[in-house]
Amino acid sequence: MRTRVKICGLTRLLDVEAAVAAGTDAIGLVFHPDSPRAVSIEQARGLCQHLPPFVTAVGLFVDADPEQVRETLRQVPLELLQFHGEESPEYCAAFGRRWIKALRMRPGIELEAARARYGAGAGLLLDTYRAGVAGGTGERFDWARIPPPLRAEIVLAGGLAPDNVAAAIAAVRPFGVDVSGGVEATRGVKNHAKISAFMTGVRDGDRCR
Ligand SMILES: O=C(O)c1ccccc1N[C@@H]1O[C@H](COP(=O)(O)O)[C@@H](O)[C@H]1O
Repeated sequence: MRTRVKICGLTRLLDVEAAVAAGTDAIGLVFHPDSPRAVSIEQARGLCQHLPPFVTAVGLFVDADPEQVRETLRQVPLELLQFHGEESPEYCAAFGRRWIKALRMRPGIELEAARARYGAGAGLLLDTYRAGVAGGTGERFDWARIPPPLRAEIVLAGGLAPDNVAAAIAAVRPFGVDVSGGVEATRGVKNHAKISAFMTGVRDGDRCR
């Protein structure tokens, strides 16, 4: 199986085009107002407008007012929702859209229990925990903390970059990987050479699967 890729935090059409050209499976649009990568509904609609078939548009929310999520869904053709805060399974399921739950790897987190709790979703994404920051830290966590039975189904995130994604895939063998800061020039602006290098790293990692 090949590792699926999501490139997150896109704010510019030329970056979406570069990510698609490099072979990403999904693009992530951040609707969390505190993020330096946040996009407006209008911006997001423009970014999704010319997405080719089979590239998934993912909307990322952090403990958003449900009406904000509903209004976004009315105006932007998002196919998958990524909930990156403390949302309950009931909240995540309330929008009639497929969703994944992001879990930040705080000390003592019980991943098997979380997997059962969020079992109605399409999957779990694991990200680095840093107090006071909702995500997109650019920092990795200790992949050995992921219980082996869960590895094949999770999306691995947190500090992935062109120079470590092959090792991450070889070590964890996840369903997918998600990157934001590791392919940026500055916050919210992607570096196209880094996107290509990241995809090369994914292919290198896949040779070890
Ligand atoms: O990207 C953000 O600004 C962001 C804000 C709030 C929650 C999540 C956010 N991004 C997600 O964080 C992970 C890891 O990002 P990074 O590669 O370490 O920069 C990823 O899932 C992003 O989608």
